[in-house]
Amino acid sequence: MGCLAIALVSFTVIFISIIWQICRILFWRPYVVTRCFRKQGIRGPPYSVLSGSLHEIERLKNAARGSVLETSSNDIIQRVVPHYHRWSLDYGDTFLYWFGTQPRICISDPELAKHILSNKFGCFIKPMTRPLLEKMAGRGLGLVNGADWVKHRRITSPAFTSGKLKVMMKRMAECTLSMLHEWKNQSFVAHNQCKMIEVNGEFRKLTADIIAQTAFGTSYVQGREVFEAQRELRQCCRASIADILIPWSLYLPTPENLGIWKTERRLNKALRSIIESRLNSQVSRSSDSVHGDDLLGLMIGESEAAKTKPGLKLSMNEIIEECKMFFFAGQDTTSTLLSWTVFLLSSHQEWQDRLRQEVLKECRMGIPDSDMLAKLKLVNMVFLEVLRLYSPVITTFRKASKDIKFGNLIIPRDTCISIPVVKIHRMEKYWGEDANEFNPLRFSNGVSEAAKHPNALIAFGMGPRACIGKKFAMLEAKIVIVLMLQRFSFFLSPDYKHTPMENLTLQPQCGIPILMEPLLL
Ligand code: HEM
Repeated sequence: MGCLAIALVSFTVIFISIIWQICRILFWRPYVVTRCFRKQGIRGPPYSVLSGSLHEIERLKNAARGSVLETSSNDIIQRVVPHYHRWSLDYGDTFLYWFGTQPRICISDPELAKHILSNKFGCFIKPMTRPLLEKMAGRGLGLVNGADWVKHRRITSPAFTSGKLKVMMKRMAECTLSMLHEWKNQSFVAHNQCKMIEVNGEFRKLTADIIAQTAFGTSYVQGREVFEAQRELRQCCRASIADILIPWSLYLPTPENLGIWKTERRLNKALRSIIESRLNSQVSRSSDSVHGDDLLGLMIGESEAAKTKPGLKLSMNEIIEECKMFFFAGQDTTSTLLSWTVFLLSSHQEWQDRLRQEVLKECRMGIPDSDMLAKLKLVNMVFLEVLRLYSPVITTFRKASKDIKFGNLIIPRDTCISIPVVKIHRMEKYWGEDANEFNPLRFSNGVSEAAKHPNALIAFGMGPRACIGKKFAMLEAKIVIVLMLQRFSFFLSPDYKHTPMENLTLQPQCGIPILMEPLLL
């Protein structure tokens, strides 16, 4: 009898505490957070139980996806993030919305963004991401926090020093030349007429090849299994991004989940085999470490060193997660930057001509070295302008790790902060009336002088968690564009539809078909 009573009491306590947790998440917390922000004059779309603002986001995005913009228009906010557009009109530049039950405050002020991104005291951390996204992009450097982040950043940083980047330039150029050679052959097939190339797909393959070779010492063909598995998982991510997140739902054996698990196993197996083949081979090139001094070699070396120096350990699983992150981040963003650069240079022929003149003056028809690249002022300005108008990263997120007060703003603990990069980059308040125009000359006096706020350009983030691959990406993008300008004239195909959209990064929904004409210089 006594045991039964204890069991009954325990069951009741557990039951009540579960009910309380559910009520807290679904009703109490939204009420408290909404009230806290309302007191500060910050409003937003109403909270719907469980789904928050997700249905509204999905409705607005679906409507936007049916539209096609004028090719000459760089005013892409309404199509890419229509919910930010709608809610800024209704509630002002700072507003509160709900990603399911997670509160998100959208902050478009570069000064506040600077404080949040530059904070070094752990007040603003990387939020948990969707489990499916984590399966695809890996729980690596970009997602971990605290001591884990310090360890991962310390291990991976030496792979991107200036000396290492200089060595990588040759590889980058070789991969690019092989792609351009194929294009040229295709053009000859068409009797030297213009050939239509869908550049977004081509740049994806190219940047995949480059990151596979430079960071992992493998080729695109060997890394193909990784990229294909990541692409499949990415499609699942895209399909489910507006779904209500039900904890543990990814562990239910539904037909969809079984497919996801299978792809995840393929991805892990492919990465494990790349890592193991490096472990088994003594690297013959001139490097300090037996495992090589590229990114993969550094991670494996650290893991080996950990056998004698405990505490620094990077386990096999951690290496796999980090590989996923770099395979994804190293490929997706730079290919996006290149795609939009070619789009803008095709629709601004005068700029394409100016860049070609500069390239031919500084590099002639040769492969550019780092000194030559440093002299390409116009090329640099064009890339900055592309990063401003078509920033591959659309929004940056942080989470308040505790209740935080700064300036007039009080942010309750666990509130997610969304910094809409794509919006800050075209606010007239900072960029002037021509904010939506393609005008690389605004960067004539450098980045900090281009806008009314020195930190209004945040394409690579800011502060301790700024992009680790920034120099790598800029070097790669410059080499590709230089080699392209030397060999081809390019024009927008009449089939082009201007349809930028959010698909983790800023993607062209209908691709970017470009007419390539080989140059006979
Ligand atoms: C045009 C190309 C690129 C753009 C626009 C870009 C943009 C960004 C941005 C905005 C962040 C900061 C995100 C945040 O604050 O939450 C970031 C972080 C990161 N990027 Fe990039 N990125 C590019 C290329 C690359 C490349 C080529 C690599 C790898 C080779 C890379 C690897 C990473 C990693 C690992 C992080 C996380 C850093 C950390 O949290 O410490 N990115 N990137």
